[in-house]
Formats: sequence, C-alpha cells, structure tokens
Amino acid sequence: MPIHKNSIIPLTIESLSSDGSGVAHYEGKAVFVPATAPGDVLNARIVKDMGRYSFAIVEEMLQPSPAHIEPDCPVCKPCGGCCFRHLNYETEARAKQSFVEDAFRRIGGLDTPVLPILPSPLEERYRNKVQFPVGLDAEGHVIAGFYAGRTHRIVPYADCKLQPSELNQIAAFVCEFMEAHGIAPYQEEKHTGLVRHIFLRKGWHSGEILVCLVVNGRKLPHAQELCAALTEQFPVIRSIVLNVNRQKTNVITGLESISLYGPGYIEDTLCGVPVRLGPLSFYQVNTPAAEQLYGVARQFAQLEPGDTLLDLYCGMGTIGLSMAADCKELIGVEIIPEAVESAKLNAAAMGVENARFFCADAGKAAAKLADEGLRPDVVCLDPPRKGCDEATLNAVIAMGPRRIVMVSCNPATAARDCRYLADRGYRPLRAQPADLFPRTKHCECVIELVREN
Ligand SMILES: C[S@@+](CC[C@H](N)C(=O)[O-])C[C@H]1O[C@@H](n2cnc3c(N)ncnc32)[C@H](O)[C@@H]1O
Repeated sequence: MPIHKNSIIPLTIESLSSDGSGVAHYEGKAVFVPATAPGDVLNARIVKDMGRYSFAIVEEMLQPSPAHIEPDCPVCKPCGGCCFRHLNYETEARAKQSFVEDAFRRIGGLDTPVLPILPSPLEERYRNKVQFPVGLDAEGHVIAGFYAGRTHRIVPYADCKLQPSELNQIAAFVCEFMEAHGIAPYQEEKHTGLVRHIFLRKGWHSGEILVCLVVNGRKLPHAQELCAALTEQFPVIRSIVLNVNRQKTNVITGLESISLYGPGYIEDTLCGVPVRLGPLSFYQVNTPAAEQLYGVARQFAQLEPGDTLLDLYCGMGTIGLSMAADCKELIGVEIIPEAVESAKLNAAAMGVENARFFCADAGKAAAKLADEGLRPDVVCLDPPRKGCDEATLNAVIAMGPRRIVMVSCNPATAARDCRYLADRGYRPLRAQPADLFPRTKHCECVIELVREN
C-alpha cells in the first residue's frame, strides 16, 4: 500500500541507517527519518514514497529518546555534514559498530567477528584538514562554508566544530582580504572568477599550518600582501600555496601547485613516521584516531623479521613505514606522484633503508610484481572508498601472502572485497571498526585475513 505524500504517521525510531537517518517501520514498511535517534517517538510527515520504503521528516517530536541531544551547531541541518550531531556520542559509536556488522553479514554474507569499536579520542575539532568552497552571499559578500546536502549552495558558518577554530579564523581572514582587495570567488555556473576553495591543513603534533588557495588561474592579485597579513596574524602558518585548477570539475584540487610563502608543505608525524604534507597527498584527517587504527593494522600484520610487506594504496607511506622495523623489506605502491615522493622522503627522514616505493596503479603493479616472482608474506590494502578492483585482488591472491590486512573507510566495499578474498582462500578472522569521523556518517575499519592453507 503506498503511503501518500504529506500523510502524518506515528513512528518509533528503531535504529540508524548508514546514511545517518533514523529507521522505523509503518505497516511493515521501512521509513527513513533524518535527524532522529533510536527510541524517539514522533509524528512524521511522508515526503516521498518509494514503494518498498518511504522518506519522512519530523512533524512533531512526541518523546525524544535519552540518546537525542540538542545539536550544538546552528547550521547542522542545512549543512548536512554532521548527520549525527543530534546524538550522544555513545549512540553514534554503537550505530557505527552496527554498520560494520551489517555490512559483513548482509553484503559480505560473512560471520566475521566484529570487535568493539575504537571511539575517536576527540569528538570535536579533530580534523587536520578542511576544504572550504568560496562564493558570494545574497548581499555580494565573500563567504566560505560547506555545501548544503546534495547542492552547491554554500552554507557559511564562522566556527564549524569539526576542525580547530584557528582554521575557521584563517578562512574568514582570507574572505575579508578577498573582499577588501576585490578578488573574485569562482562562479561554477559561469566558470568565471578566481578563488574556488580555501584548503587548510594543520599538523596535529607540529601545529604547523598550510594555507592553499585553489584558483581558476595561475596568479593571485596582492599575493605578497596576503602572505604578509596572514603570517603576521597567524605565525604558525609555515606555507602558503596556490593550487591551479582551471577545469570545469567537482574535483577540488588541480595537479599544479605554486608556492607563495615557505617550502610549500608542512611537517608532522603519524605513528612516529615523519610526514611532509602538501595539498595533494591523501592523509588521514583525524591523527590521534588514525594512530590507533594503524596500531591495530600493525598488530593484525604479525610481521616477522624475515618478511616482505607489500603496502598497496600506500599514500605517503605511513602505514608501511610504521611497520618497516618489523620486517625485512617494504614495498609501497601509490598512484599520486606527490605522495610517492613524500613516501621516499619520509623513509629517508626515518633512516629506513629497506623500503621501495612505486608510482603506479595498485592492480597493475601487483600483477607485474607477481609476474616477476614477488611473494610478499603480508599485504596491506588501504583503497579509496570504492574498494579494490578485482584485478588488484586477483594479483594479491596470485602472490599468496600469509596474511592480508585491509584498511577501509567504507565498510560496504570492505565486506564485498573480503567476500571475494574469502571465496579464494583468505578467511577474514576479525574486523576492528574505528571512528575517525565523529558526528559524520563515516566509519573506518581494519580487517585481518589469513590464508587458509
Ligand atoms: C585511503 S587512502 C590510503 C593512503 C595511505 N595508506 C594512508 O593511510 O595514508 C587511498 C590511497 O590510494 C590511492 N589510490 C587510489 N587509486 C589508486 C590506484 N588505482 N592505485 C594505487 N593507488 C591508488 C590514493 O591516491 C590514496 O593515497
């Protein structure tokens, strides 16, 4: 039976979906209601009926659950980045645990034990990186903020709680400077204007800050004045960079970066690995939580002194380098040239002499290494959200490592890839969820797989 649009129905929220909505049932049909908590009793207004399930919004909250808290951000609804800001953290962490359990059971068809989630050491201000889109408000003022869910409308907010206040202050400072000096924000529809994004990084341990302006051009008017003003106001800024992106694209950064001030990068450490961070390389956004996660990966790897470790999708080499002392040889593969260069520099800075890094597609490199006779004892896989492709998994299987450690920011693709490996002789022994992204729907996990014979 369809439920008509605008019908008001009584609901009790039972659980949370992996996109952050509350889930309830009405006449046997699932109903998804954003901004609700398990245990909320409410009247909901149907906004869309999809046949087997419906979407609704809160019409009237009759009895909020004890898990439901007042969101401490005035723009969390239109912004949409923090879909769990209305939940206490314990409930959020429990929900993320269940996302991983569900993914393994339903998508993977696996009964892999899922360990209790590692909560993030920090619930707020944990991000070491932020990318603010820049635009104009209705009065023509330059603004930076976040895109409202599924749109490119910028929701400005002076103090987003996901990153250190200092980064928010720098973005506001750049907007004021742009306005005072007539520097135009980029306008996507017309492909005109200059500044597209303000991209900032702050080293968790070092405190150093990188300011990168992503521009639709190669020059910034008043660049030296901006550098002088920024570094006077924020002396912890170590580098200021222009990143050139002249494409009509949703991809934030372009390939070319031009240094305006400082060396063009900042330095920090992750699990004791020294890292150089420019604007292009992948780097985990929550350093203390990533250190926990990589600690688990190291434990799951169970490396022995004579072992070879193959680190696929290695980024700037942090996972492999954090284990380099446990094995005889480390080989890293990564597709972004800047990250590979950083990995080599990081290894040199650590005095690691048993590591090699290649810039290549993980699947192609793994197949080539397998053909050349490489037989790593342990393989670490840390792919992007879409997971591994079959070519990569097949090449890994062909090399027959004793163990595979999979690190993933997407439990659904991790469960799919573990199923593929399980069907070909690798048993997923256990999965460890870790919350690297409090207040958002994202959840990381690390999985230990062993060869069965
Ligand atoms: C989730 S990140 C992991 C990076 C690194 N292991 C770390 O912890 O910092 C995924 C990495 O895979 C890289 N990547 C994406 N597609 C790739 C491919 N086809 N082959 C090799 N690397 C790839 C990305 O550039 C990114 O650095």
